[in-house]
Amino acid sequence: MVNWSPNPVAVKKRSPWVQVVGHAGNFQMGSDGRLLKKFCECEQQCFLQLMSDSLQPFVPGYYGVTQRDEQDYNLMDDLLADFDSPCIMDCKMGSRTYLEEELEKARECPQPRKDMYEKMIAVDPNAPTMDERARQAVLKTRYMQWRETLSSTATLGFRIEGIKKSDGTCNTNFKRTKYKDEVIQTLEDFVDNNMLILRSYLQRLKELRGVLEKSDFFKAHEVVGSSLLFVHDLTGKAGIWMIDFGKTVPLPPPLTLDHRSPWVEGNREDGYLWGLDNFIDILTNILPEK
Ligand SMILES: Nc1ncnc2c1ncn2[C@@H]1O[C@H](COP(=O)(O)OP(=O)(O)OP(=O)(O)O)[C@@H](O)[C@H]1O
Ligand SMILES: O=P(O)(O)O[C@@H]1[C@H](O)[C@H](O)[C@@H](OP(=O)(O)O)[C@H](OP(=O)(O)O)[C@H]1O
Repeated sequence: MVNWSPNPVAVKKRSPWVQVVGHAGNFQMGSDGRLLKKFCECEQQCFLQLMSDSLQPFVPGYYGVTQRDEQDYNLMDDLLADFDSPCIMDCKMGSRTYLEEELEKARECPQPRKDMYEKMIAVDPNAPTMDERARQAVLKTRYMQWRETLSSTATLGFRIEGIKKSDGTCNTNFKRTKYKDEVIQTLEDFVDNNMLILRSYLQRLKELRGVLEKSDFFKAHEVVGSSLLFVHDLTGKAGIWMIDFGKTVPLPPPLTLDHRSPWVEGNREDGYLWGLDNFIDILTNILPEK
């Protein structure tokens, strides 16, 4: 006997998860629209607190720790799961991309890195100092600071890390995307000049800013190296979520941050909201008034 339905429900084909930037091998696809990210205790602690913070709608749902092939993973929502052939952009937020504790460690026990020297000269052979050239190595904090000033991190408080379009093209070559007009051009290309999508993103960023300004979690954490993941598809659906809490650390009470004041070593300020303000201003200026 053949069963048929007069109103067949279209089975939605889920697009496979894709990683835009970040450490290779950190993720595994889970089932039911979930994602496994290699366990990091710092990130686990953040997720646990975020699930009962006002920021919860702006982060992937978190489902605890799971094991696969003897490796522990944090289990979270795949933010792409409800999109159809999504376009994805990863923007690293904040004016500083290394923790104050990394700076202290580098001073106490300097460990120059050859891999970072190689990455540096691949972008600019003239960037290393004489000393770095002699060692063929650079300190991680020095590399990170160099990346900050080369890109828009130091001047705008955020930088574009990578973009994957729905046609499958992926671009992670934004190390030198520094000036406002370069950022604008990249954003317009990301949305294929669709101003309705940009307007949705602007609305979501404003909502996020409002929630961040009130969040207990945000006040009490130094948020470094965290990204905003922008996702939209051809249906016009668009969303933005905070991801990557591997370097989001609690502050010693009663210290809190306003996330806008300039960083001076010791004050732990990360420039997150300063960057978000700049992002919102940029979008506001390119969108025609309604
Ligand atoms: N919850 C999620 N849903 C969908 N995609 C995600 C999610 N989390 C991360 N990704 C994808 O993986 C990429 C890397 O994520 P993330 O920054 O968390 O990894 P990482 O290895 O910690 O990165 P980093 O090298 O900056 O430390 C993102 O750019 C995004 O493409
Ligand atoms: O983007 P690039 O130029 O490749 O540089 C990497 C990037 O800054 C990552 O955020 C950082 O990881 P963390 O944020 O986790 O520190 C990584 O450090 P690592 O090599 O020590 O992992 C850098 O190599």
